[in-house]
Amino acid sequence: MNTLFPIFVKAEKLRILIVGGGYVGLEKLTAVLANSPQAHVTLVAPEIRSEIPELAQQHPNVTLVQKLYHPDFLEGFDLVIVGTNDKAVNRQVQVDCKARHILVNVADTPDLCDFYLSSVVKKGDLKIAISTNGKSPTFAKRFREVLEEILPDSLQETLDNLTAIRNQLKGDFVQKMEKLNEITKVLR
Ligand SMILES: C[C@@]1(CC(=O)O)c2cc3[nH]c(cc4nc(cc5[nH]c(cc(n2)[C@H]1CCC(=O)O)[C@@](C)(CC(=O)O)[C@@H]5CCC(=O)O)C(CC(=O)O)=C4CCC(=O)O)c(CCC(=O)O)c3CC(=O)O
Ligand SMILES: NC(=O)C1=CN([C@@H]2O[C@H](COP(=O)(O)OP(=O)(O)OC[C@H]3O[C@@H](n4cnc5c(N)ncnc54)[C@H](O)[C@@H]3O)[C@@H](O)[C@H]2O)C=CC1
Repeated sequence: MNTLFPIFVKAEKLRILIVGGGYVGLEKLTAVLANSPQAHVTLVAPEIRSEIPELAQQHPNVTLVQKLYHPDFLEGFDLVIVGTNDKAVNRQVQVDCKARHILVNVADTPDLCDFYLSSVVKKGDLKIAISTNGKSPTFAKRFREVLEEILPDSLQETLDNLTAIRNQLKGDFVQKMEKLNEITKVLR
């Protein structure tokens, strides 16, 4: 059974720490910034891949710290993603986060994750997050590509029109809901 509870996080309102500056660190930083370019992200690792400072340069809220992880780094962070090549370090970060009630993603160990990153389909304001419950990230990626292909660009116009109608509607909550359900019947 898939018991994951999906939410959409306003990442720019949180402080995010990424531990590890290799391929995985780069992938996760890219994923965060692609969705939330203004996110406050700190990345800590003794060795940082060259693509990471290049990406950080374009994002003023990204801070790079070229040091080994230490639990003191966790102070003030809401969310942590760890992907070093040292399993013991990854595990230690997870333990340290749990002790501080910080949500943690351990990239190489799904069982230790409080949350997963998802494949993300974007069409204007529409955003669809895909997870396979950790079964196959590659399937998630391929399914994202399928949805990106089939969703029309005109979707944004539909959303803009529905927003305009929504803002103009009079009446109480139930009346508005009924009207919006009626108008959108054609989408089924
Ligand atoms: C559990 C989870 C935890 C988490 O990372 O959050 C996790 C775990 C692991 N991934 C591994 C490998 C790969 N991950 C990818 C890609 C993505 N992985 C992502 C998410 C997740 N990966 C979470 C579950 C999501 C779900 O529920 O479906 C995506 C969706 C989002 C993102 O990372 O931003 C992003 C696609 C984005 C896109 O393009 O749309 C590729 C393919 C590629 O890069 O082309 C490969 C190589 C092929 C393969 O192994 O499948 C390994 C083995 C490591 C090893 O063998 O050493 C583990 C560990 C394990 O499974 O044990
Ligand atoms: N969830 C996912 O999407 C995926 C997870 N993985 C897993 O992630 C792990 C990392 O892989 P890569 O990034 O390719 O490794 P890498 O070798 O490219 O980079 C490792 C990074 O960890 C850093 N590091 C090592 N010890 C550290 C410490 N004590 N404190 C802070 N940083 C430290 C290094 O400086 C380096 O930046 C592997 O275990 C791999 O199995 C790999 C692919 C995808």
